[in-house]
Amino acid sequence: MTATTITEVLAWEALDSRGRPTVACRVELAGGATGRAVAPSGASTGGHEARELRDGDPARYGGYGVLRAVASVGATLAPLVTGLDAVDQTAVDAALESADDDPLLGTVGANAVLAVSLATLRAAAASTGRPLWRHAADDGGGAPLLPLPMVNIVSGGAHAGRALDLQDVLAVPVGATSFAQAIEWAARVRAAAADLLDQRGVPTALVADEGGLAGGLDGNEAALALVTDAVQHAGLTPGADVGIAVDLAANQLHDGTGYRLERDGVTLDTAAWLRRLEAWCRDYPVVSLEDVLVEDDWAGWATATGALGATRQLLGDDLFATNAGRLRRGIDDGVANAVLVKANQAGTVSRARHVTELARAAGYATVISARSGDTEDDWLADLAVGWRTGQIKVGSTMRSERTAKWNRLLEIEATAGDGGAAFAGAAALSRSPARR
Ligand SMILES: O=C(O)[C@@H](CO)OP(=O)(O)O
Ligand SMILES: [Mg+2]
Repeated sequence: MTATTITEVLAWEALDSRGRPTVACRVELAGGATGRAVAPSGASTGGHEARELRDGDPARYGGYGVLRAVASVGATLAPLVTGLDAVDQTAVDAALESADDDPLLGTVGANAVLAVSLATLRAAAASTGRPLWRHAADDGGGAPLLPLPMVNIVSGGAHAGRALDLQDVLAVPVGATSFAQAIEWAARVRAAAADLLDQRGVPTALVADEGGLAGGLDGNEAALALVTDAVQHAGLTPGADVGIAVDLAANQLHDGTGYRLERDGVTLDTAAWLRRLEAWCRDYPVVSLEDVLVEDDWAGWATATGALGATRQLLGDDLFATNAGRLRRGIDDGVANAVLVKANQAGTVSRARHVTELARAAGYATVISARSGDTEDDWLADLAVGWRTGQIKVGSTMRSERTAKWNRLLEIEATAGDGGAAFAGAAALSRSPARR
């Protein structure tokens, strides 16, 4: 036994930002170092992502309880990793993955697995006395890099009671030269957007799951217009200072016949839908489009990449599901040019990291992302910097589970010291002028 041998693994139910339980875990090492982590949880989940285990008992949290997942940590996962060296994350994650015949980890619960995996990483970092971002960077990641943020301004879809069909309309501060400036600009745009809605008499106090403005807009395009106007209202230049990213979350739009835009009163076939996206890209400063088509329409995605991918970031979330096999297929077929990285879609730290490295080797951009149900835990910020993802998507500049990540990145930028972390800026965007 060494100082970094895992001696104890404990899990419990904690609450996420939607008031639903999630799995929290603490890992203790022989030398006394500990690590703690809480798993996040999505709402617009794809069919190919790792599977949470929930209790389904309506008497507890309306069926959302995670006592079964907590129990699988104690009964199954803890015995597998106790005695392993926490510094060897690959071995720990391999042991965790071996607990389930289902590659999507649905029997033991991906929420249980991820909490143990992350808590182990945190404990290993603590044992070295270094911050998590530095530990993650030193562990083969290369020089740490502060990410360009994508910040939610207007929400719809599954995060906002379908106030709009578009799920996220986000500000991307492409002209910022530091992370602090990027966040300040995004916060100004958020405030300006609320101000513009206030002027129209739209109530803005109620916010969506990720802190975005929800409601009061006359159709989907009005959200793009609002964010563009808000950039100007904030004293910034649309396009040069702040661009727009959109998460279409197309799985949620497709009704079996086509892409149904409730708010616009139309259902579009794939060709017409792509033409509409092209028009939006022409009329608004759109730099990034996420999940433009349903997750298994590989042929459609290849067409979309041909139509839009030369000049815009085309980001796969449900499409790739942070799954190396799906990303490999996308790379081989020339589908999309960027991947969203969500640790809980993958199930373990090692799998998520592998996807990041695979993407980078193929010239795909990477955007590490929070979930719509998240917590005050800030490991995501450290992984963004340590893994050099270049971009991060967390939600709005409001709600504490979101600001926890922004504030952690601000702290890292302010305290990184000599040879600290550079800011990725617009060059991190796939198809940004800086990369083309
Ligand atoms: O679709 C997404 O990109 C995420 C975050 O916005 O949502 P969810 O966590 O609900 O999947
Ligand atoms: Mg998405």
